[in-house]
Amino acid sequence: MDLLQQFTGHIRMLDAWRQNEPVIVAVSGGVDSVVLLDLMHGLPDDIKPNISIAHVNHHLRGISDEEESAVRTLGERYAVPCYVHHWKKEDHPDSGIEKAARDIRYGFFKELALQIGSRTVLTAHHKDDQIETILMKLVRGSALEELKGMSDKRADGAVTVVRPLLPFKKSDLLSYAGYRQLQWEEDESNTSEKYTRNRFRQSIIPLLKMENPALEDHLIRLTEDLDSLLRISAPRIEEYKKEMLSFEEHALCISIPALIQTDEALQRRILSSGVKEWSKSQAYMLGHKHIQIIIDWLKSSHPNTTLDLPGELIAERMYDRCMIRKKEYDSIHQVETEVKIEKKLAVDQWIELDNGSVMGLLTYESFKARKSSQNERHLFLGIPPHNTPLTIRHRHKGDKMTVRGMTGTKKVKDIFIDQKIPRKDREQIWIVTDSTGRILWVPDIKESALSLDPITDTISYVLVYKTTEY
Ligand SMILES: Nc1ncnc2c1ncn2[C@@H]1O[C@H](COP(=O)(O)OP(=O)(O)OP(=O)(O)O)[C@@H](O)[C@H]1O
Repeated sequence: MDLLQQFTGHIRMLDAWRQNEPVIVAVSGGVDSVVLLDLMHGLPDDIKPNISIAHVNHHLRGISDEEESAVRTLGERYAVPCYVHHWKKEDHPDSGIEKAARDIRYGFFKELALQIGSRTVLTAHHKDDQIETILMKLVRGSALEELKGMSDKRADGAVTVVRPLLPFKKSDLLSYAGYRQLQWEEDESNTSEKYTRNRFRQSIIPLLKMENPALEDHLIRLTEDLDSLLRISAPRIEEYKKEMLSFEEHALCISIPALIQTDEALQRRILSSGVKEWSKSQAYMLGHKHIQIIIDWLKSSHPNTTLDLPGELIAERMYDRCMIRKKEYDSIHQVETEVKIEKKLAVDQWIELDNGSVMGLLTYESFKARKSSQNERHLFLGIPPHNTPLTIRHRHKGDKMTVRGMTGTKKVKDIFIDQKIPRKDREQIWIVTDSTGRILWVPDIKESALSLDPITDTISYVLVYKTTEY
């Protein structure tokens, strides 16, 4: 089967545009994009879009102008509009030129797409690019989630970048170009061993392929399998994250007992996914090595210690919680944090809190049938069962409660202030609410007006808070 036929089949499968829809082909002037343009031109009418060429003259190499005029000639040959953007020399940065050039390219493609009413930009990345990308990431030590190749489609706002040549090898593109007698510009930087990608392309991959010519398919399958596994585990990791982590503007809070009770492998996945989510917009990323260092530290260190991390980050341990934050934000002491660790408590259930303390919700009958110990506190309730499960959590901003013996509501924060509870300890205090969110109890501090008196009232349930500290 010839390349055009295979390409046509692949385009039908991709289903990325409709007949005559405006589509942009990014043409650098090199063989890959010249072949892509020719294949697009050769598509059967029913799936042929309305093609426009986009080219960026980077003014980076001696032949930049020749490339531009070759691309313009292609526009004339295929009778399609050709849009060229000039990235003037004076706008080039002193360093990071490759990334800057890429940003300029994709910025222009997007702008042009919006201007001509297109939602699709095609680039000529192919199978060899894919293999190089995967191997380079593997060698560089990328995170698991990044250890995948490029996808066929990548949405970027209203525009989607489509890579229709990904299933095809460079050697097939070259044969096609020869057979079709296409003209292209040779980029001399493609052969320089100065660039990592070129070293992989010219030396490393050919050596690996001598060991096993099926290297490419194996690598692609490996990343596909990895991607499937990650997708399967993602919902479970999200559940754990909700239970163990909370995201603040300036800090990531970790519930230590909950985290270190899980399997080691899970701890790493939960924490690295949490760090990634938290630092999304702030580039606070921590690599595999530091995730492991944090976990080891959480398991072994004393309750109130800190750990310096790269990127001006610090991990601060406060009893059963840890905060990872920028050093400049002394969040535990100065910023109002909202730790959203929540535990649910149903009737006849006991749950562990922190530092060996537990809480249980018992029916009055089973409460009376057991022997209470000295280190317990009790709250007597008449709550109907539909107000359970109860929630046990730390303070949220704006929490208010109706305090027993008082009229109206009072802010929990003010209660803490009245009781002279140090700010750093306030976030450790447990609060119990019913299922409608009404605060029933702040053990050792305040009982709500919803609690009852066992001497005068009819009791249905008893909350028991048991701690080693009494
Ligand atoms: N100067 C250019 N003008 C228009 N399109 C270009 C230009 N340079 C690259 N492209 C498009 O991008 C594709 C990939 O090019 P290349 O491999 O040089 O870029 P890369 O930097 O490795 O990849 P990426 O752009 O995805 O980061 C080309 O096949 C072509 O479709």
